[in-house]
Amino acid sequence: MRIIKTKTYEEMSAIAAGIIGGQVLLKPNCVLGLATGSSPIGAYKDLVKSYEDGILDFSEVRTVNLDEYCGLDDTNPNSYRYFMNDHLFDHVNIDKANTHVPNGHADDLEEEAVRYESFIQSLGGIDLQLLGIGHNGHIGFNEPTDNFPATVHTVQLTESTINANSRLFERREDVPTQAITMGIGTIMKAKKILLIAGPDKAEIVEKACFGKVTPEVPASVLQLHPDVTVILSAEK
Ligand SMILES: N[C@@H]1[C@@H](O)[C@H](O)[C@@H](COP(=O)(O)O)O[C@@H]1O
Repeated sequence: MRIIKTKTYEEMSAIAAGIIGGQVLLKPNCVLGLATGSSPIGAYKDLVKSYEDGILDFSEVRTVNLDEYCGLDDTNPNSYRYFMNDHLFDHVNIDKANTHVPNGHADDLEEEAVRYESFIQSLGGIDLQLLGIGHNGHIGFNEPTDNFPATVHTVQLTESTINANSRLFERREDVPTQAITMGIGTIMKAKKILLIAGPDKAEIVEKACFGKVTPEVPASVLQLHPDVTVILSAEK
């Protein structure tokens, strides 16, 4: 595991965008696993800039997102599909048909979970998975529990996650209580993993990187992955 500490959010974002951009340059038709949240916004901005500067070409890139809220449709500004379009996909030459987010408003969420998992594997797996981390150590929406879920599944969000995410909603009661997420197994199958986090996550990042490997701190499983880079910024 490589751990990089940066002074600023901008520096963290630039390094993360460099790693993601490097992956695109190395393998133009790579499969990128993408994340939402405040942490990756700067990196997405830098990727858009590299595209505008003619450095990056996304025309063959495929993407699979980590997770999605249940019950929000794609036009809802709080849905992760909307977030991805808004922060990245609408601003680069990616083919929207090559961008994938689990369908949180599917009629049958169990069926959707099975479909999304096998779809990811049918792409040949994920070349580089970008992650943020929750205050309770969740990755994707894998909340602390007593096992590491293997595949895409639906979850009941914890109070702590609902509280943290309510900052982005008008009212706390608007925050969905369920989500669909890649499993820990899905994430661990990625060839490379890049986790980025701000200073409010310093404590949980330390626990995840140096503490006991336990599903009570889902991100601690990353200690068992052969190619993980963690970037932690000292400033928001
Ligand atoms: N499901 C997402 C996670 O994938 C993300 O890592 C986390 C941290 O977000 P932020 O970067 O905003 O702290 O938020 C949400 O819960």
